[in-house]
Parts: sequence; structure tokens; C-alpha cells
Amino acid sequence: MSHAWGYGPNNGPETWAKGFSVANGPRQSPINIIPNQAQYDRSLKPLKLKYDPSDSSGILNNGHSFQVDYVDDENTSTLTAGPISGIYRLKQFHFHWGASDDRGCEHTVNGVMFPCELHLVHWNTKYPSFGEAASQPDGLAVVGVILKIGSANPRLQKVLDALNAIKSKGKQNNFENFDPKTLLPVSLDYWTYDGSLTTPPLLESVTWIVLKEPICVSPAQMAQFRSLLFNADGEAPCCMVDNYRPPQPLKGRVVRSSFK
Ligand SMILES: CCc1cc2c(cc1OS(N)(=O)=O)CC[C@@H]1[C@@H]2CC[C@]2(C)[C@@H](O)CC[C@@H]12
Ligand SMILES: [Zn+2]
Repeated sequence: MSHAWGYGPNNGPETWAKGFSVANGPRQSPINIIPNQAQYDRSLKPLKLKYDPSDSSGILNNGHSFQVDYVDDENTSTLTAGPISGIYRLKQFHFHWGASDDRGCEHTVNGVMFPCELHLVHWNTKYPSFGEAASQPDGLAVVGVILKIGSANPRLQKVLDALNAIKSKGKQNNFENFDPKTLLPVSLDYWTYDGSLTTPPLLESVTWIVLKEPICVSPAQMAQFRSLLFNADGEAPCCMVDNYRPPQPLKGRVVRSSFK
């Protein structure tokens, strides 16, 4: 029985190719974004994000990160326009972060690492379900938002204060009436490229939309992320930190920008 995948020395990103050969595929994520090498594409539309806060349902420690889940039975919380065609429904959002403020994001910019990255996950409604969409090349669209160290971000606080009740793997709680739009920066300018899940099974089904403008997070707020545990109750405690995959080879892909 192979180790379950994780972020430790024996089951981390450098080992994932053993169980998931797509780890060395042609459109893996994340990547290092080099703004000067991105190609401005005037045909890219502004992102259209329409979220209904009443769709938020719960918050869960899934053993790799924590996620806030959204009811996705109807087109009430959607992503349209931008680099995609059709209607993509919001499924969940989650984060990746480091053990210290000098690392933890997944997409880097000019090789610079940031402490945290937010992923807002949407699936293409041309497919019957999220799980089905996740196996299709145009199945998912993830909006990535980089978090940089600065003053405390009040918009994060409701999420962070909910973490106390889901410290260990498998714990979940209600999390209602949260508008993820409040987590976005002022500008929705973005870079976009074809990529993959950044965790196993690393499926190459994601249109990545990484916002150019970061949002702020304070060192004290970063400590709240780091209060979570990878393990379930009763198992040896292991702090949930460094749950990020490092940048992967571009393999000829072009990163496009929605802005000059
Ligand atoms: C894009 C967000 C996302 C979706 C999924 C994972 C991880 C994800 O985060 S990330 N960082 O955006 O890539 C790992 C588990 C995956 C899931 C997509 C759907 C599945 C593939 C299920 O069918 C079975 C395992 C699931
Ligand atoms: Zn993610």
C-alpha cells in the first residue's frame, strides 16, 4: 500500500509522480509567472463573478487544506467571461500556505514566493457534475489570489475565526452567508494559462486565472492558518503548513495577460 500523498519528506510533491504519472505531464500547475514574458491578449474579457452568499454551506478540514463549500445545484454563484466560454459554477474555495512568511503560495511571480494563496474553484456546467468536469481538459477554472504580508485583512477574519472548530482532519462546521467576492482585490486584471490540479490526482483540467493584484494578510493572521493540523483526532499531531506544490515546468505553454 503506497503512502497516502501529502506534503511531508516521504510523501510530498517530489514523490507524487510515483503514484500519478501525469505529475510530469505537459500542463502541470502551479508555475512561475514572468510578467514580462506574458502575452497581452486583447480578446480576453474581464472576469464576471456573480456569487450568492447564501450558497455557502460549510467549512471542512480535508487533511490537506481547509475548504469552504458552496451549494452548486444552480447557476447562482458563477464565473463567466474572462478566458472561458460558458458558465462555471463555484464549488469551493481553499488556501495553501507555508510554515513561515517567506513561502506557501503556489504560483510565484518573477520567482518571488508569498506566504499564502487562495483558490476559488469553479466547474464547467457543460458537464453533469464537478467530479466529471474535473476529468475534462476544459472542466475546471480556478481563480488564484496571492496573499502578501501587510496589515490585518478584516475580510479574512470570519474564515480564520472558523478554523478553531475544525483543527483536525475530517472536522467540519456550518459556514453560512459568506460572500467570497469580499476576498478579491480591487483589480480583476489576470494572467491565464492551461494547467492542472496542484494536488493529486493532478488532473490537467484547470484553466488557471491568477489575479495580478495580491490581497493582504498579517503575520498574526498567518499564524491562524498554521494552527490547523494535517492529522485526525487521536493521531500524532502534525501542523498543517507548507501545503503547497512548487512551480512546475512551463513546457512551451504561453501565459496570457488581460492587461497591458
Ligand atoms: C481544482 C480544485 C481542486 C480539486 C480537487 C483536488 C484539488 C484541488 O485543488 S487545486 N489546488 O485547485 O488543484 C484534489 C481532489 C480532487 C479534486 C477534483 C475532483 C476529484 C478529482 C474527485 O473526482 C476525486 C479527487 C478530487
Ligand atoms: Zn489549491
